Amino acid sequence: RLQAHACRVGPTWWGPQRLSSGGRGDPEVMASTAVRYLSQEEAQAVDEELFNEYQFSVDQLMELAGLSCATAIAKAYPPTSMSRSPATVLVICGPGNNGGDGLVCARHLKLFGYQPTIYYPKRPNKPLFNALVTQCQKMDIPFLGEMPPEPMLIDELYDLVVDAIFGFSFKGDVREPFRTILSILNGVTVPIASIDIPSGSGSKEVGSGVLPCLEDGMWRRETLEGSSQTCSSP
Ligand SMILES: NC(=O)C1=CN([C@@H]2O[C@H](COP(=O)(O)OP(=O)(O)OC[C@H]3O[C@@H](n4cnc5c(N)ncnc54)[C@H](O)[C@@H]3O)[C@@H](O)[C@H]2O)[C@@H](O)CC1
Ligand SMILES: [K+]
Repeated sequence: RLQAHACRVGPTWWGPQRLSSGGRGDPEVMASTAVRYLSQEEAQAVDEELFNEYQFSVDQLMELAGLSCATAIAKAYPPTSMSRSPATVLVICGPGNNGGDGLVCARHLKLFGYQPTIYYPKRPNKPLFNALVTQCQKMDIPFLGEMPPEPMLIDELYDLVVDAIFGFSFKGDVREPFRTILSILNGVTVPIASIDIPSGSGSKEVGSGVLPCLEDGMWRRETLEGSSQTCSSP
């Protein structure tokens, strides 16, 4: 059953729609194809194993996840290849651990020479997340008070967007404020680097404005109008 949900397209956390439309990414990094996606159940099982059997702590894994994502971004979109200097990155963080990965990623992006800005609309009041926010603030990474309302504004201000909104625990129809956020992101033309998976992946709700998602082994880009376009197939 698990195998039925896996597929053999593209790298783990880059939507193929973005591979063809971004244009500025390193083709070697962007085009590696021998990677198999994990299903939601498989990803959660790896999670359990790392925590229970291998005794990793969540902050250990989150630090590695965020650092890995920043490293991959630096390979695919080196700061010197971007139009601005320093290259500007909008990191949008969700309410769970995927958002925590985004905060860590922002911190490392800053160390790698980017100029990250964070939008973090729903913050869990937990020591781990409070500490990650403090660390970003201490590194003078600004937090936006509200989401840029138009995709065009994001295109004008940022070279890249990091989607750290939802990971493998997303389920059901997208609730606000993330529904609006995802619909705005659907209209941007700068590259979007999704941490773990494109947020909203697997949502069956047509018209929710989710990012390109994997469904039945095919990548689809759902639109607010309810149409869906196949981006690539395995
Ligand atoms: N598995 C691991 O070992 C690790 C996982 N990490 C990250 O953690 C992620 C999973 O984290 P979580 O389990 O916290 O979950 P997520 O970060 O995927 O999201 C959970 C949050 O999203 C909200 N949510 C779910 N569905 C929603 C909907 N339809 N509309 C609006 N809000 C919704 C939930 O209320 C919850 O606050 C992974 O994808 C990965 O990015 C990393 O932090 C490090 C290590
Ligand atoms: K994501």
